[in-house]
Amino acid sequence: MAKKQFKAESKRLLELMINSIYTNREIFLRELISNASDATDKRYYNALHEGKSGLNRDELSIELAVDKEARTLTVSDHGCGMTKEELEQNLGTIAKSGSLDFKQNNETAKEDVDIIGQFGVGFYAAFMVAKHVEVTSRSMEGDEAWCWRSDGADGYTVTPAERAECGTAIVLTLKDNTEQDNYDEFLQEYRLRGIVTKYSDYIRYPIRMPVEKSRMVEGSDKDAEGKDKTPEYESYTEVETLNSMVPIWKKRKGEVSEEEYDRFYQDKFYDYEAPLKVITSSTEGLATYNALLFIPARAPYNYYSRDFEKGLQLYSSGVLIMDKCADLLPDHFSFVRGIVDSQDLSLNISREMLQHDRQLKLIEGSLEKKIKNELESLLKNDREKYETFFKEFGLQLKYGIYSSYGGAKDLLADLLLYTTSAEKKYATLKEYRDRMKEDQKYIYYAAGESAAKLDVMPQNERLKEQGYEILYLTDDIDEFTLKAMREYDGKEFKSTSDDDLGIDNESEKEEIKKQNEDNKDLLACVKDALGDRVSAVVLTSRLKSYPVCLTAKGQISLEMEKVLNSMPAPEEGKIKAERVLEINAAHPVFAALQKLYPGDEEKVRSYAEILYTQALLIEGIPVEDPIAYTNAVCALMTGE
Ligand SMILES: Nc1ncnc2c1ncn2[C@@H]1O[C@H](COP(=O)(O)OP(=O)(O)OP(=O)(O)O)[C@@H](O)[C@H]1O
Repeated sequence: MAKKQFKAESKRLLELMINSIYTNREIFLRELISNASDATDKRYYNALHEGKSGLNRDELSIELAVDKEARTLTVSDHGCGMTKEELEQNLGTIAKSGSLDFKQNNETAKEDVDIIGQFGVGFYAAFMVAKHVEVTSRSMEGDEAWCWRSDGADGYTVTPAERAECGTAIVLTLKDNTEQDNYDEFLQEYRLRGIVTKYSDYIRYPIRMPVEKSRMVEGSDKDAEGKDKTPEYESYTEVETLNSMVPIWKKRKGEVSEEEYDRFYQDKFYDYEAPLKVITSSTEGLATYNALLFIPARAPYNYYSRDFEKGLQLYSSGVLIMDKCADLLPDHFSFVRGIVDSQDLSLNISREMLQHDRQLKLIEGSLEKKIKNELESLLKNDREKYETFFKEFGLQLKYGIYSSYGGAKDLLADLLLYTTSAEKKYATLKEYRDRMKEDQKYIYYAAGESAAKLDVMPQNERLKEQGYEILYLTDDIDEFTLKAMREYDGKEFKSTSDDDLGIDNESEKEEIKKQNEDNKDLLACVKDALGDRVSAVVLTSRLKSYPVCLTAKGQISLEMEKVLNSMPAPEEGKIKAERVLEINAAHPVFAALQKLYPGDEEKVRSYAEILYTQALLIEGIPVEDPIAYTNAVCALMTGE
């Protein structure tokens, strides 16, 4: 059976395309300027190729002109222009890209030119704002000029025209204003300037526009006698270049001063402080891109809130595609700001398509490695600066490990810092590991409100005295992060509140087991007094000078209980750690309890309350019944 061609309703197709590809109509100007830049590149390349000299890039400007009365906006260039056939092929066929053909036919053109177009659809964006489009063009190949005219969906005409030199002028007659849409905005100088600097600032040819200015009429500030008077002003027109042309990220690092980078960052990302670190990266191969990244000196006020939007600016050959491309940055490095410019991406690509873009994934992977290496070298070579960084953004790194269930551990573990019991300053896990005692089985940690509080926590006392170092976890996320990591370099993390810290020898273990056994009834009496506030009461050897401490059995520690319960949840959804009251078997307080039992159970019960409350106070957990506690202490003091 003969194969039939699909039929397309070109009018509908054009409408569909215009309305689905672009979400923002101001980008029509970006498209036309990119086309003008491509055409100029082609002309320049051709001249080079044919050995013609005398073509100066700076003279090949792209010009914008506005006629407010006629409501037209003209974009013209001195590029390669189009023949009659090319006008028909390129502008008469949707998705036909002369630029892509050019790129494919001129593989060597890569270094000299930076062709942007490839999909053959950008031009039609003009119809988002124009009711009528006229393209007058003269090709560099001949001396005839032609004019292509169209009102959009209904087709086009091509007729002979006049033009003195090669190039193209596109005249857009803007759509009529409606109640919802005001197209006159595209006749305003400040608006056009804004669009050019937003999207086309780094087009390599000057984009010029006549700009209305005002100046004082010479001598008008003095009267005939030479005395000051109110001056008169006159308006005049001056042609200005709107774009800055050379993207700073395309310059080599040595060519740009630190101040230039800082100024660029502060202007572009509205930060009043210079960045903590500038990262430049350019890669060729699977993912070809230039990147200029910055680590801010301070976390933005909304950084740790839902409002914060991560992302890098994404450019394709110097033309802005997206202001905040989230897919370029993994969450754990969401604090990084900056720019990525890749030739391999298309301008017309939508946000949805970008998410699945393989190229983008490759760039993200490569940037992730680069950022990690830069942070590592900062840690190694400028510790002070790194610590400043960590104070601002360390939480995000920890969160990265936690939220990936440990998946990001290899990438991030060596970037973490913790204060420890040994020196009251930051240590990396590797530094801790290197300092571990020879027979040390675990990496010890204690979680609490502050290093000062952890330093006097009963359960840390004996470990510290025996020369074991303890990581002090003071951020809510810390314990969750370590649990997600489970171990570092073959050593498991162990909470200092854990049952078995691995420091007791066999005879010590036996001894405490025996003491628990011998005092079973007394401990049961204390447990009974405390009811289900604790799940067990035991004698311990972990304490030295303190009489009691509270620990937790199972996966949820007391600190985790605090953190989890600080989040909004219904009362019945509150999480409870399995609390264990540990009593120091060698403390005189325990000897006092032993004297009371058996015989004075009433007093044992009252002491149990006091000891439990003391343990809560030490842990920083709110006391459940302060009045009862005060009464019990008073009774104790008065010997009642
Ligand atoms: N100012 C111009 N001078 C010369 N040729 C032009 C000009 N504008 C457009 N063209 C030709 O028309 C073709 C189609 O343009 P269009 O903007 O629709 O797509 P494109 O630029 O090729 O690709 P993209 O959709 O990726 O922007 C271009 O490839 C180019 O050959």
